[in-house]
Amino acid sequence: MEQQSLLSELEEEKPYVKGDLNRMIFHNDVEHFSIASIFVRDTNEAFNEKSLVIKGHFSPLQEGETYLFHGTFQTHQKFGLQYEVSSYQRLLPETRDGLIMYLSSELFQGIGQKTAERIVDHLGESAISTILKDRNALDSVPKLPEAKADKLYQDLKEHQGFEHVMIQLSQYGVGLKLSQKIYEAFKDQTLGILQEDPYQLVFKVEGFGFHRADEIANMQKLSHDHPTRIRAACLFIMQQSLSEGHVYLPTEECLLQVERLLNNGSNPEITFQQLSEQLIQLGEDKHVYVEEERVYLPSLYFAENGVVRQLGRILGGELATEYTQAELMKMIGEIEEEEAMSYGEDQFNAIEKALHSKMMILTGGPGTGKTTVIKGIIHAFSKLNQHSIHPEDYGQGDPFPFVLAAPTGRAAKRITESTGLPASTIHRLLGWDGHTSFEKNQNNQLEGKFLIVDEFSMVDVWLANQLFRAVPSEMQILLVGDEDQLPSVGPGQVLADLLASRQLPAVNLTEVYRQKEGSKIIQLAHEIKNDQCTLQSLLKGDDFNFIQAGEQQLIDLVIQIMKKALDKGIELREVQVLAPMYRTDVGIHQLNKEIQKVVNPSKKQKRDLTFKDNTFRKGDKVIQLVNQPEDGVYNGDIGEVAAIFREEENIDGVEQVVVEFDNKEVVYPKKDVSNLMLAYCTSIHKSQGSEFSIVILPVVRSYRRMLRKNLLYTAITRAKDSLILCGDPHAFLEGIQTTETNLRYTQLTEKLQNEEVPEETEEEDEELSPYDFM
Ligand SMILES: Nc1ncnc2c1ncn2[C@@H]1O[C@H](COP(=O)(O)OP(=O)(O)OP(=O)(O)O)[C@@H](O)[C@H]1O
Repeated sequence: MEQQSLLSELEEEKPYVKGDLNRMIFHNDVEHFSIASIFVRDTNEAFNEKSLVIKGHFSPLQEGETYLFHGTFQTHQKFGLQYEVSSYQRLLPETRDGLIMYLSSELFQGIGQKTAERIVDHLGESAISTILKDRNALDSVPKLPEAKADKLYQDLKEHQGFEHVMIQLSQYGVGLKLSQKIYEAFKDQTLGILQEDPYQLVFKVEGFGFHRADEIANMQKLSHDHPTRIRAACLFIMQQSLSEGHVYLPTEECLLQVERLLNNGSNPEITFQQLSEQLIQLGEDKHVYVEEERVYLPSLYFAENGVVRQLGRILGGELATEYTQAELMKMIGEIEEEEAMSYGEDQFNAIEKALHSKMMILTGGPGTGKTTVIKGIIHAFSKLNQHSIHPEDYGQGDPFPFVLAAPTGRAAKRITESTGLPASTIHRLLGWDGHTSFEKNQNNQLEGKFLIVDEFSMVDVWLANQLFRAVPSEMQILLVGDEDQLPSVGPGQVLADLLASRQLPAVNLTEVYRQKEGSKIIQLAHEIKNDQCTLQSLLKGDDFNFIQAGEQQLIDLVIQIMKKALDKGIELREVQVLAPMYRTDVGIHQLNKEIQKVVNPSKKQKRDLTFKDNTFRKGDKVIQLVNQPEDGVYNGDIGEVAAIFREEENIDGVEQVVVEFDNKEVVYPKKDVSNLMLAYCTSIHKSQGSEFSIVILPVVRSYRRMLRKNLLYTAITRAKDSLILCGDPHAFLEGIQTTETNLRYTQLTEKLQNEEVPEETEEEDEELSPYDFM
């Protein structure tokens, strides 16, 4: 606080206008040029009006907040007197407001705005130090129960010192969670670092972006070609590239993007020489790895090399048992007899090859018999090696030979349903601690003889590396996937790269078996896959329909279809609307709001809880948006709101939402409700690895930017029994003719084919994988 008032004193000698933002009139994201109107509070210029239009290069400001602007008055020919802003800062809330904000923050459970106001009114602006000196001071605050006062005292002691940091950071628009992370990283030095080199935060605090550091630095007037600024920009561009799935960026592209970011109207321009020097420095400090003309973030450099190294090790391992051709033929024949079926030629080859190979990839579209082949391999392997396939026959020290896994819980569940054998998510199999470390690794490897991983197209390069590290050299592996689906959400395209490298045996199943049962969904999937889909393909079938509708009628149509399905008794969780975009008029958010109104409307006796823009109501279908391993729920899990509790109904004294996920209940205090979203409609990306009885898929022109062959293919192959497309068939046909233009930069194929990768280092072993967003 002291620093702030000192700063203000210095600042106030210059011409200034202090005011509350009324509204943003204009903002250009690229040039950061903004026009806004303010209510004037105070100025040392000759200006007596109550409101004023300001303009200049600044980010969108918050309505209602108070700012101090420096600049000059100018008269615009058309719009009259305006204030051209050269610098500005957001002013701290008054001490009283800041204190109330701090006390009513999520740090202090059970203290709401009203209670916080009463505390400050009663104990004054030194309330915190008064309470810390004497807990009994709280006894004089009206309507504050003793238990709440005790808790507040304990919490205040725990967070002592943090209040200064949080109140200061709030002026830069930094919220509680991020403030806590910053404080953890820098402790007592936080305020000094914010003043002198806020770019350090980009390096040390996850979630603190370059733009925010730039904004703070602007207020401190740090020079635009400050070396840490350039390095922070390089790191920011590299981190951004992750969201596009790249494993590295070509050096030139990285520098060009950094240049574009930094030389945005700045004068003098930062030279390429300056940029290269800082990129080299980043490499020397090991914030990035530069390999030939490629720039990697460390965890990705290690992961890519790790996959190459681990595959070399696994493929070099001996097969535990070799079988003669005759033995195999006999065994497969026996299984055909038992199952009363005969394998197709490519299915037969797949089983045979998998049993002969240390590691194999099995690919194929829907209904081509991937599951049938997996079951065949399991049966044949267990017969040939005289292993029981009943897990209960195995005990301590005698592990079950088959290790089955998939990237998502739903996909793992499907393996169990089709094989009758236990399966888990890859994260669970590897004993992920939910943050950075895996219990299973090269020093504590998996047990079992045969690893089968389904939906491998969803596995990114980090997870592939962690998985392969944990595989003992004698274990056999089968990777199963459909390469026409979307690639992994995380960086890389491991399945496609492994296939392209041709270093592993692979079988692609092409003959469709389920089609023989008359499935139009499967037919459509294969027509899309083989670029044979036409308007004719969209004609109605037993399990398929395309209902044409304009964008205006789309939401009503989706709701009607959904209601019809529910009225027929189909469970809500089995009817899924999928869409590619969140924020258009017919995007996921809007669809969810409108569907909720009809499927689970507001009623007097039905409780709801509103948090920011979302209202959750008992009975709502919801999706988990982040990993929450301590509660056993992960990004993409779907559940139902089972109950809503009010503050006074639980010992924590906060509102809560209880969600039921597959027979497991998770309690969300109000502050964590942002981990949830309504899930009547979810994104196609989030539906990867799941299947639903009925899929409703709106496809309209306004989604055009997102519509791609692999996206639509992934969406329609999520439908088990019924697929209803609605919207514009031409938009759909255009979409499936558009293939991914954004290639992912990965070097895995080339490295697998011909490169020696460096030996593993200690650093690599310790380098954490940034898994939080998965
Ligand atoms: N050789 C075969 N003879 C007769 N039916 C078969 C054969 N292979 C597979 N099928 C049948 O075809 C259907 C699809 O097979 P399966 O579920 O194994 O395919 P899949 O590739 O795993 O499909 P999806 O990816 O859609 O789950 C099943 O009903 C299965 O019993």
